[in-house]
Amino acid sequence: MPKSIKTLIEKLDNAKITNDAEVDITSVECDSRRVKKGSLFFCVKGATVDGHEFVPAALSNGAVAVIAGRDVDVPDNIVKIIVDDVHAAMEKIVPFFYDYPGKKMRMIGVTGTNGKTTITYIIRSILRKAGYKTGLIGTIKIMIEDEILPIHNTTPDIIDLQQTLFCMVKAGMDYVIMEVSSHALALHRVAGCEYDTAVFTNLTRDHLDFHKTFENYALAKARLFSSLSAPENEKGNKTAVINIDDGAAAVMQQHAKCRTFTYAIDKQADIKADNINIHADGASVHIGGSLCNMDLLLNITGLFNIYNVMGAVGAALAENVAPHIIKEALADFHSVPGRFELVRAGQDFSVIVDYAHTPDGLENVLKTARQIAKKNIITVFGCGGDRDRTKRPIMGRIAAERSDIVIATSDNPRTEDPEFILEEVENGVLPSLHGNFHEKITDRKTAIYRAVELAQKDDIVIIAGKGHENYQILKTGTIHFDDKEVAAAAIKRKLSEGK
Ligand SMILES: CC(=O)N[C@H]1[C@@H](OP(=O)(O)OP(=O)(O)OC[C@H]2O[C@@H](n3ccc(=O)[nH]c3=O)[C@H](O)[C@@H]2O)O[C@H](CO)[C@@H](O)[C@@H]1O[C@H](C)C(=O)N[C@@H](C)C(=O)N[C@H](CCC(=O)O)C(=O)O
Ligand SMILES: Nc1ncnc2c1ncn2[C@@H]1O[C@H](COP(=O)(O)OP(=O)(O)OP(=O)(O)O)[C@@H](O)[C@H]1O
Ligand SMILES: N[C@H](CCC[C@H](N)C(=O)O)C(=O)O
Ligand SMILES: [Mg+2]
Repeated sequence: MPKSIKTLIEKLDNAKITNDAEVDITSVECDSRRVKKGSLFFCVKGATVDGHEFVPAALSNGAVAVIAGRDVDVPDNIVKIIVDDVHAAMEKIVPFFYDYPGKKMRMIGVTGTNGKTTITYIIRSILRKAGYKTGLIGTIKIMIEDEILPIHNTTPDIIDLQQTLFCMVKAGMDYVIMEVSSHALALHRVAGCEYDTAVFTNLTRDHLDFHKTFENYALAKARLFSSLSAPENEKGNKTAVINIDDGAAAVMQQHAKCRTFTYAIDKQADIKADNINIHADGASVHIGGSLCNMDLLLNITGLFNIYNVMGAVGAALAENVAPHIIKEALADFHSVPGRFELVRAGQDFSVIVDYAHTPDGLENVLKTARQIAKKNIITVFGCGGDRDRTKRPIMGRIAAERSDIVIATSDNPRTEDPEFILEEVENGVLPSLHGNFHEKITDRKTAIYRAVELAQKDDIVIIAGKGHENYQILKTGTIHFDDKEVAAAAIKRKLSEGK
């Protein structure tokens, strides 16, 4: 994979090159801390710092070439390339450096506000049942078959992503199934990937801090669908799989200039669920429509998961997986870590940990809880700091409307004041429902213990927002924190005290 700087420069238009030496580039980096001997360093102006400031650090770590958006000081022996747009240069150079791995495997991209992780896990299990070798990239982790690698963003930046795809090609993967976040699409992190099948789940309020308007947010997602017909594509048979019950479906459909499979519960669609039966441990459903005819017994519950299953079925059909394999895989599919996950420690009430961190996610989970609840619903939740503030009052209102007892607590407050976040959450609670808004307890552990203490036989405690996360990001740093662990300890203490 090492390449001469000349071959990389050939990919650029309008580059101003000084110190035009013949060097071999052994790695491409945009983080000075990862630069090694022989690296090419891209100076990226970020949201918090400017990568141009890190040229000295990159050089002392061994960078032999630098691509920058403005003039930077480098010694004579270093190749300096000035371009108009560093991001555009990365889009050209990075996939080329890794030999375009995204064109060597079938790639399935899943986008939408909620359901991406769940759908990618379901698709992975179907494709594995069909005998394919699969790589997975998303919020929880990267998987190359069964090998697990850590991940920092739902969709990694262009360098991490291309490097990961390169490893997947080397390991012989047939398929990559990945979550494609709106940030990734807006920031061109997925440049150089050629998706074969793309799934749209839904679009509801989130990330307006970044996208500013809902329209921009939708257009960012739509880029995944326009990419299916990009002129530079090399593989054939593209399919867009779209949830047409969602209000933003039309935008995705307009951008998808390829075969489209629609799925829905409310509307007529190519893949349509009926005879839906939701219960505490799973669901049964008939998936019909022009493309499907299968009765399914599922081990995951909630109407939202019926949508997720249809999205996954659509992707599998697009990839020509036989219906009997899909059915078998779904019968064996049990759960996604931190998504409607039960904590069982011998108690006579239910405790469910769920990653709902958007208004729509929370509403769906609480609706499902109400469908299966015998008694009260006690909800512990909060909202992340340094994230879309408009979500907070809406989630406060939904929690109070759909729970009997709400304990508002911190999610990942990041640099924000936890008390302030909870005030913004409380502001959305309707005065008539304020009685349900039981307490604000900023310390998440104390809040979970309190909810467990309040729980009576047959109640459901929902602990929302952090799901699989095993950390909490506070102003003072990141600490270990795992909702499931804390809930299990709280239950044990309650049982030991005989309450
Ligand atoms: C808004 C956003 O997406 N920010 C991403 C961006 O950070 P940034 O623009 O702040 O970068 P920066 O810290 O200013 O650094 C600028 C440049 O200097 C470099 N640098 C920095 C320090 C140093 O010592 N040396 C050095 O070279 C950095 O590597 C970078 O190239 O580039 C970083 C490196 O790739 C990302 O980790 C970071 O994601 C942050 C952590 C983040 O929280 N992103 C969230 C909002 C996000 O992307 N979320 C979506 C999921 C949403 C969903 O699914 O709902 C995701 O895909 O994860
Ligand atoms: N199809 C859906 N519609 C609405 N809510 C959903 C759906 N699927 C899952 N949820 C809710 O959203 C939460 C997150 O689900 P999941 O992790 O699958 O979504 P995601 O899109 O990957 O989220 P993220 O943007 O954080 O990566 C779940 O815990 C559940 O509460
Ligand atoms: N992908 C989402 C995850 C939010 C998870 C929640 N626990 C929080 O920290 O707000 C984000 O980065 O906005
Ligand atoms: Mg996810």
